[in-house]
Amino acid sequence: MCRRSQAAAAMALSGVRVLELAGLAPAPLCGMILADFGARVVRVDRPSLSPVASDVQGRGKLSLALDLKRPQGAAALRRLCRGADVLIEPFRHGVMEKLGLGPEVLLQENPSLIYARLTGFGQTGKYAKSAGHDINYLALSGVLSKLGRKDENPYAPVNLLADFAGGGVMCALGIVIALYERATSGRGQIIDASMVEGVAYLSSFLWKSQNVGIWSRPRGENLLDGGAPFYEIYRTSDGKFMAVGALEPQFYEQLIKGLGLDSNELPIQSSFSDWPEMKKKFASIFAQKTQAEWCSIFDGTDACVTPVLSFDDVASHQHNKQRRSFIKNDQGEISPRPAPLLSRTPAVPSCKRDPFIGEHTEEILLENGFTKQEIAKLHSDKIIGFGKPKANL
Ligand SMILES: C[C@H](CCC[C@H](C)C(=O)SCCNC(=O)CCNC(=O)[C@H](O)C(C)(C)COP(=O)(O)OP(=O)(O)OC[C@H]1O[C@@H](n2cnc3c(N)ncnc32)[C@H](O)[C@@H]1OP(=O)(O)O)[C@H]1CC[C@H]2[C@@H]3[C@H](O)C[C@@H]4C[C@H](O)CC[C@]4(C)[C@H]3C[C@H](O)[C@]12C
Repeated sequence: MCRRSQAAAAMALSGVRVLELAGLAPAPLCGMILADFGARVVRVDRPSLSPVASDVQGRGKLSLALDLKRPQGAAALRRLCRGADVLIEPFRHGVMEKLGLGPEVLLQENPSLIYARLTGFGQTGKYAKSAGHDINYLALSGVLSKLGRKDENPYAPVNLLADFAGGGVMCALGIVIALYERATSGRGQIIDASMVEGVAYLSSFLWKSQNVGIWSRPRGENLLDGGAPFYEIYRTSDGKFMAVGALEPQFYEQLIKGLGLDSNELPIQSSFSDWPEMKKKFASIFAQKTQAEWCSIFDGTDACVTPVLSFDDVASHQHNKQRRSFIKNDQGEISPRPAPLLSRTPAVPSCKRDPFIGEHTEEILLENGFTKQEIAKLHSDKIIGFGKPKANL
């Protein structure tokens, strides 16, 4: 279900006012999470020729086009920050200071502001002013060295781990924690959200389990990184795949049974040296049936075997359909429902299309006490932009 009107029932973050400076991938996800759970998120875009933002995570946001490089533009943002709860800035270290919008300035004018700085390398350190992307942050966190198949290079899983898990989501967590703390102290603070540290923090399990014997072999030969035949992906006869995660002996036994094998005739589950051969045996068996046939064998069992679903079929899978895990917006675009599901104040994401750049500029400035004359002047001086939806949309 998605939100059909702005006046949605009170959500957990209703009333929280967020300014998100437009950036790439991580910060937009952070802003979208806050918007999905009820915050009013204004994305500050650069006035540009293209009315369509490159931010594909604009759900539930408003867009204000404001040239921060012009003194009047920076002054306008400072004014907006006086009435904001959260500022999310996605630039490399030092950019905001150069614009006269650093934390010292904005927190002086609004001591309750939560100033979230989402970067790859953090605000200090040798790389603080260096460009980078997900793969660089993942590499510097140590996590990338653990990802990949035996005898192959380390492998980055798209830009999910640093950009999104260790970046956007971790920064949203930091903002909510700071909002919670502010409820008693009344004070804002600076969040230095480094994607390197965010993804490293997510990998704490890998660190804490170093001495329990599950990572003692080279990459791709361990229990959870592709070494074990019972924690692996297998191709089916129709070119699809099944995911197998039968770690515990009692679940492994159900896997063996579903494959039509007898564990008394097989090496013991934990026999590392037999894993390659077992993997070949399992692969040859999975290749004999279609994904649907394997689902009819394993669905409803504890064998920990599930179909690898494509984006084309994930929303229509019975389990995901029963939970309404995926939503469709007014434009017919399918995307995941926000998670987690809160019982009393769930996220109700907007079902409208993403905003055009500057679509809400006038509305937001009026709302923040700018007069029509001030707005007209800012517009004539090209400090702000008004984005209009294309007529045929
Ligand atoms: C889809 C691709 C992206 C996928 C995600 C990718 C894998 C990532 O990892 S994203 C995470 C990147 N890292 C961070 O976010 C960490 C923090 N940020 C940074 O380190 C830097 O911002 C940077 C390295 C990401 C970018 O550095 P840059 O020098 O560009 O910017 P900053 O130093 O931060 O300074 C910002 C400057 O901008 C000014 N500014 C900001 N806001 C305003 C404003 N409102 N008004 C005026 N000025 C403003 C600010 O003052 C700073 O100015 P100065 O520098 O002068 O100080 C996409 C990745 C690349 C895309 C393609 C590419 O862009 C080329 C094409 C562009 C075309 O338009 C569209 C097609 C493209 C092919 C495009 C397609 C995709 O979008 C990408 C592939």
